[in-house]
Amino acid sequence: MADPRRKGNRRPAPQAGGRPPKPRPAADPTRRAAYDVMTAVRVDGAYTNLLLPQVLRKYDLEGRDAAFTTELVSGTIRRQGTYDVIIGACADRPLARIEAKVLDALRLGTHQLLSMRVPAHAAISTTVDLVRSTVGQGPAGFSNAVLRRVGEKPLEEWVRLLAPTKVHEFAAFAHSHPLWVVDALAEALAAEKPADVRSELDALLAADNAAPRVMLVARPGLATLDELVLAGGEPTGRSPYAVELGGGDPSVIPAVAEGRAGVQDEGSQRVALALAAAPLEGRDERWLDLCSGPGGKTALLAAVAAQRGALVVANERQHHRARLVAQGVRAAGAGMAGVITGDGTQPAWASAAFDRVLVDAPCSGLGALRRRPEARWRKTPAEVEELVPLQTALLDTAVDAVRAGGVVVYATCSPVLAETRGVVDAVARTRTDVTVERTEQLWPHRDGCDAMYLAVLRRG
Ligand SMILES: C[S@@+](CC[C@H](N)C(=O)[O-])C[C@H]1O[C@@H](n2cnc3c(N)ncnc32)[C@H](O)[C@@H]1O
Repeated sequence: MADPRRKGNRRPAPQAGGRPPKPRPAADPTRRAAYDVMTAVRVDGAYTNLLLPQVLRKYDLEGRDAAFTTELVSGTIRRQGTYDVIIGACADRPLARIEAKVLDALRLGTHQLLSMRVPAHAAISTTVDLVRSTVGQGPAGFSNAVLRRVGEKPLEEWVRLLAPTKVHEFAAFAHSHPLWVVDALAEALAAEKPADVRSELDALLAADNAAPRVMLVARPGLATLDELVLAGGEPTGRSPYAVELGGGDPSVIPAVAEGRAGVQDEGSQRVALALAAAPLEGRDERWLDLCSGPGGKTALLAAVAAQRGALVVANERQHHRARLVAQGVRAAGAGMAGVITGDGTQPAWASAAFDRVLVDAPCSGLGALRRRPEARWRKTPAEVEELVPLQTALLDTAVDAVRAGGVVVYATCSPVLAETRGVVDAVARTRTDVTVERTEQLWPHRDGCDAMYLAVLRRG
């Protein structure tokens, strides 16, 4: 297996009777793969997580090499806000005048120098080779000069030197988040009145920059925790069905391949279980998952429902996502009534037809930034605002769909107040038939899962 820290260059052998051809080093495949992903993310709006497996296959990267490329590209994209300021301080021209392709390579080099344990000479020479082979000799010399300066100080010293003094601006630079995202997350944290908002904010933003651990769910009645432990997992103790996988490909675990278990963040497990666990008097047979695609929560709900003699109807607006739900719940067939493709605000069911309803609303996803490296740079405050009327309408429909005494859980993978308590308060204010029984905000830095929000409402 190749050592990812090697330079990866092979010089052509001298030819008999002549001078050796001028070496034109090929870029090391681990870096070249990372660079290809960076380019596609920037130019085509690609998603790192979706593209990476294809690119790893294309370059035949496995094991340590694949892990190196994954960390290189994901870490670089997450931290590019910080790196751009450092690169700007080390270059002889403003960032805007550095060719985009060269800047991508400089970001990759900076991540290796400041955040990965790659020796400086390897980080610099492989990046220079990459620029030389993809852009040209001149930019390669420029990149060499910039990276030598970047490598003169460790990350903490660069942060001390270059960070603004205002608290949120400091946090945005040091933890590489857009300022508006820092403001929104800080507001959500402050609403919980922690003893020290600043250190909580630091811990949250740092957690966003760490790669999430792989979490599995053993769907009750279909798989056991022991089965997943035998496959190398460790129970977390925070969700009764959650097992953390230290490494390896989860899809080769038989229970996962057969759909009896799945990859699912603990926060998502806790949302689904909050719906199932809410006490209920009277009939408890019909459950609705209003926004179900791609179906992770449906599968867990259906497994629980099967054990309790209830049936889940899954609704999803997008046809291809509804198909994913149908595929994902095959193993939990006994707990499923069916999958409907439709707009949840235009119900295809009678009013008060259900006993429990989950609204896992479309949201900004700002609680799952660690999973999607480029997401923080793509979202805008306007997108968040635009989602609120839809979220409110979906929760309103959900309350209509549940019978008197029934339970609705409203959830988002965002802690942003406008999407969470703003929506719940708005619906509770405009209706006389609903009470909010409890709310919970989970956090990556406290709970080790995505920043899921959930509210348990009861129809009067
Ligand atoms: C946060 S995701 C749900 C994730 C899902 N519960 C899971 O655990 O796999 C929100 C889903 O709502 C869907 N959606 C958006 N607008 C909708 C609408 N008006 N009615 C129903 N579903 C909608 C989106 O297509 C998306 O699949």
